[in-house]
Amino acid sequence: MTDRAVETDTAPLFIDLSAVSVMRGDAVVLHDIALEIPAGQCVAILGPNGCGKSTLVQTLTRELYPVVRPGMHVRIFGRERWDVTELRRRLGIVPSTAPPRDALGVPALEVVTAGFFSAARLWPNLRPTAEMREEAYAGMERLGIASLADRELGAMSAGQQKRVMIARALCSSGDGSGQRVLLLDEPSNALDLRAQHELRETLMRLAGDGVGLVLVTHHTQDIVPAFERVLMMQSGRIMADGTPSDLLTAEALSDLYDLQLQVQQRDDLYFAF
Ligand SMILES: Nc1ncnc2c1ncn2[C@@H]1O[C@H](COP(=O)(O)OP(=O)(O)OP(=O)(O)O)[C@@H](O)[C@H]1O
Repeated sequence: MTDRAVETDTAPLFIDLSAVSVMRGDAVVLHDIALEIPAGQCVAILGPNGCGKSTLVQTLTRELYPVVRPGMHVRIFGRERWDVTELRRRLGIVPSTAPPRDALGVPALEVVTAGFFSAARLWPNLRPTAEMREEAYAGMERLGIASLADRELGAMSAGQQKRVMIARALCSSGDGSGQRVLLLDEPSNALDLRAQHELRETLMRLAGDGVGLVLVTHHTQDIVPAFERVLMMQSGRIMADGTPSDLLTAEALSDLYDLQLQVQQRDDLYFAF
């Protein structure tokens, strides 16, 4: 393994995986994954329960490690070796879970600012600069939630909390060059129809601002037109990699979920049922 940045003459890569196999317990649950995602690209990852989506995300966040073998690498922003804390400050992760308990009694602006430290809240040892506070507030404005800055996270709806967590992730995202990336793990879970609509608007707005999005989802309607690429995972493998119009079809989705499905396209969104 090397520590040097990998030079490419194309767009810099956010994610670059080669020959990645991951075990959980005695079982191999990711098989020989090869994947390149440029930093500004918007990519959705779809697949049935247990196909390995979370394992893939946890491999990126260094919670899980691949089996060491010739040709294997996991490069994030062109680097293989990371201090894990620094890496998590760059990944812009929006977790699938509810916000941590420590964040609930805290005003939203503080939770967002704590993103600079990958912390749930601003613990006494954490000293944000004025620029950090300004940037955190600007992130909330960008997501249309500046009016919630003083409200405690625990006093918000799930949809509002999700947008706060996205603003927080924006504070801890990017390769240092100004390019932002977010890794969103099933962000529409537990959101009602209106909150799902707002989430889609948020994704469009972020993509419009040039933020790269890697979205793990179970819902085809989360894959807004900004997404130019879809990965389909099945049994620990990437079984298809293509455009939404090629892959969000009744045939491909029926294959993926082993279930007869239909797809309706409305307002540039794909609804599977
Ligand atoms: N902690 C664990 N120990 C052992 N096996 C696990 C563990 N977590 C997950 N697995 C197994 O690893 C495989 C991949 O699981 P993973 O959670 O990555 O799938 P997923 O696609 O994220 O599923 P979901 O859509 O339900 O979140 C599954 O076979 C699962 O049973």
